[in-house]
Amino acid sequence: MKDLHLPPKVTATSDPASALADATFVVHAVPVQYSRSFLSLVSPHLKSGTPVLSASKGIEVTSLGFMNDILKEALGDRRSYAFLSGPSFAREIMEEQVTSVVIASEDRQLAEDLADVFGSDVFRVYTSQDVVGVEVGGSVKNVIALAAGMCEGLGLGTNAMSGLVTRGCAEMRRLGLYLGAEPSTMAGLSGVGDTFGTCFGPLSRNRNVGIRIGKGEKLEDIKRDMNEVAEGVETAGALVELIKMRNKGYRLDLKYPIIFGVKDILDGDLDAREGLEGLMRMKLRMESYEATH
Ligand SMILES: NC(=O)c1ccc[n+]([C@@H]2O[C@H](COP(=O)([O-])OP(=O)(O)OC[C@H]3O[C@@H](n4cnc5c(N)ncnc54)[C@H](O)[C@@H]3O)[C@@H](O)[C@H]2O)c1
Ligand SMILES: O=P(O)(O)OC[C@H](O)CO
Repeated sequence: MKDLHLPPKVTATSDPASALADATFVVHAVPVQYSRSFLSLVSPHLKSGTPVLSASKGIEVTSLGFMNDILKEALGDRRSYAFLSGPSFAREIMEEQVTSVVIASEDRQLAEDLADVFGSDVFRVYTSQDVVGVEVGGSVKNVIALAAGMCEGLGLGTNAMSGLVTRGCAEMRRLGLYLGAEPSTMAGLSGVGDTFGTCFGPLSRNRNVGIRIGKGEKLEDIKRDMNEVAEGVETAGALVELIKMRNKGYRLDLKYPIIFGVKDILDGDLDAREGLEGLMRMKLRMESYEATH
């Protein structure tokens, strides 16, 4: 892999006061589980009206909140927030490979201003006001990518993988619509688009964790030698709890079999092969379930 360098206009610092003093907006890209404590450290240095753009994707285990909830609780609900998502591996962006993303904000003008700032010939930025949809997609796709990686690691083949990813998208859509997302968002860049990228992209940390689990490694051993996060690992458990809390109904494990199955495999309660092959045998149960719910 070729070496990457920061662009000449970008400088790095670990001093929040100097980084934030004159900021017209702030980009937040810290893993979700560490975001709240990180934000509490930087919050005193952030001016009251400065907008924040988050690139983090996932659900906080302790609160079951998305980044929109965490940011509002940590930095107040009187500033504007925006959320960048979509298929966007950092290395490819640094290499100036063509990338398309969406920036969502309840504040339409902020989304458009940020799209102008970040957009370029190689970085296409779409805008949206569907924060819920964009955040659900960015969170669920990492869990589906863990399952896709397991499928790959187990050598189950392209047919199984394609079926799995399609059904993963159906679970994402089901949850998104239940939580108030727009159908078009779930079918767009931050939903289906990022799911494809993460499930099939060799750079994905989530997919790679899944591959290692599929090949028989233990999650604890994988975590020990990773120096980055695979957000789907923590988000899988948070998603199951969120679904149980918000999506009332009968047999939620049949409504969301991939999400529930990934969580059980990560917890060591279900063997990866048994879980993945079991999913492929669930067709009739799902069809009869869908007919009545
Ligand atoms: N890397 C990508 O290609 C990519 C692309 C799109 C979105 N994201 C999302 O952006 C977020 C960050 O991803 P990343 O790849 O930059 O992660 P990362 O592991 O490289 O961490 C980013 C930074 O967060 C801070 N950080 C990490 N762990 C911390 C801790 N325990 N306490 C305090 N600070 C900590 C560090 O400053 C670190 O450099 C994730 O939610 C990820 O899903 C990543
Ligand atoms: O490396 P992953 O699996 O965290 O995925 C990174 C980005 O979210 C891809 O869009």
